[in-house]
Amino acid sequence: MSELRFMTAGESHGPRLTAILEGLPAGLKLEKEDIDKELARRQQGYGRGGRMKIETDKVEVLSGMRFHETLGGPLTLQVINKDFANWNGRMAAFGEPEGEKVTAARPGHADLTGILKYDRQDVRDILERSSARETTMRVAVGAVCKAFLKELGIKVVSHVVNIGGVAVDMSKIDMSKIGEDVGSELNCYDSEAEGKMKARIDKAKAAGDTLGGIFEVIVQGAPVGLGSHIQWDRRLDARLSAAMMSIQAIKGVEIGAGFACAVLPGSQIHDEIFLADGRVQRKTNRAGGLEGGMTNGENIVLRAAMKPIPTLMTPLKSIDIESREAVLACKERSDTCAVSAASVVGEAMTAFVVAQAVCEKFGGDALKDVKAAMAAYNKRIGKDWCAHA
Ligand SMILES: Cc1cc2nc3c(=O)[nH]c(=O)nc-3n(C[C@H](O)[C@H](O)[C@H](O)COP(=O)(O)O)c2cc1C
Ligand SMILES: C=C(O[C@@H]1CC(C(=O)O)=C[C@@H](OP(=O)(O)O)[C@H]1O)C(=O)O
Repeated sequence: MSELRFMTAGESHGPRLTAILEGLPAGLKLEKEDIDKELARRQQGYGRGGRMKIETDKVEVLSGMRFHETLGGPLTLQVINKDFANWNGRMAAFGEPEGEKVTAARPGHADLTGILKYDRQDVRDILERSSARETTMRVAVGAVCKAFLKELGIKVVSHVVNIGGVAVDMSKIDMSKIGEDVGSELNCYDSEAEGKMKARIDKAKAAGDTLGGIFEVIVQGAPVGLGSHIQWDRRLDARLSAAMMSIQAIKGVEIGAGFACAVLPGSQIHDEIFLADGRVQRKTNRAGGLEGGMTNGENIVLRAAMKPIPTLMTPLKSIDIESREAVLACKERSDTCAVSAASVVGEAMTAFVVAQAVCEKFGGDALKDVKAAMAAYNKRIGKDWCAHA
């Protein structure tokens, strides 16, 4: 089995967060900065709460590497939760019960269903693991996958396209700049829209309310034929959607034209195929780079919709799980809007799924072998027929 896989562990206010990534080829050069840079990107974003001022996420690599290179064994990645120190033992594995329990379940969070399912009496026992603090480790894993993909000429980038109904003007965006640091606080490449987004976030915050939005992830340079039409669970569109949907608060995923496909006729949706300069060309990419569950050589384009943050400072009506009385939901310190952070997580999850598909197709033991297998495959399909050969 050469499957690339990962798991994460850790509570939001526990001592550390951990990820184990297994199945990565040996011989991949990695620098700590490659990972820390991505962790820092996930922490920023206009509208984030006080927690991001406490944490400065930095990775520690505990296994799977020597002398800046992967060895082929499981990579163990860790990040310290600085906030753990502020919890005075209340999050310690062998501590004693202390302090108030959280009993007012928040609509939209995992609180109520979690305590019922796991037989807990304190919502904290659920929210600690359901918290999107966990996405720190997904981004660490994604950074490693991005470094691997970069070796193969594949790049994963993202940008925010809507916050709380304020949409970017796609005709104004220089798509070649996406992924470059343009100093945006919202990972947005339309500065006029960004100004309006910030104002909307300020307004929501002042009202004790929260906002969601939409981000887009783009994969450039993926070879033709990752994923497969052969079986449902090998379709790359399905796997990318599931990965995106697994991110906390993501409620919708589109590939290419997505939901617009349902209303437009085929003549306005399918991307016509041309031969120009001896290569396959498409003038449009409404398929979002995926046909029949396989990459077709065009950019992969995914969009994800994030719901508004469930913790409201002007709380919604709920019930107390102990007294079973009507109460207002609990108010934990919280983000007002975290769409830009989610976009970085979306990049990471996409990078992981694409890296997994690459290892399936080209092997996963040694980076040299992966490169050789990919080059041989690109030669076989012939550059006339391959947009990225
Ligand atoms: C980057 C990021 C930050 C988040 N920050 C918060 C937050 O501060 N407060 C909160 O209540 N939910 C936050 N969420 C959303 C919750 O984690 C999420 O809604 C919850 O786990 C329930 O899962 P579901 O929305 O997928 O059903 C955040 C999500 C992401 C991706
Ligand atoms: C900690 C992070 O996000 C957290 C996600 C989150 C939630 O409920 O999902 C709740 C908040 O946690 P806290 O109560 O500690 O402020 C966010 O800050 C992070 O992104 O690193």
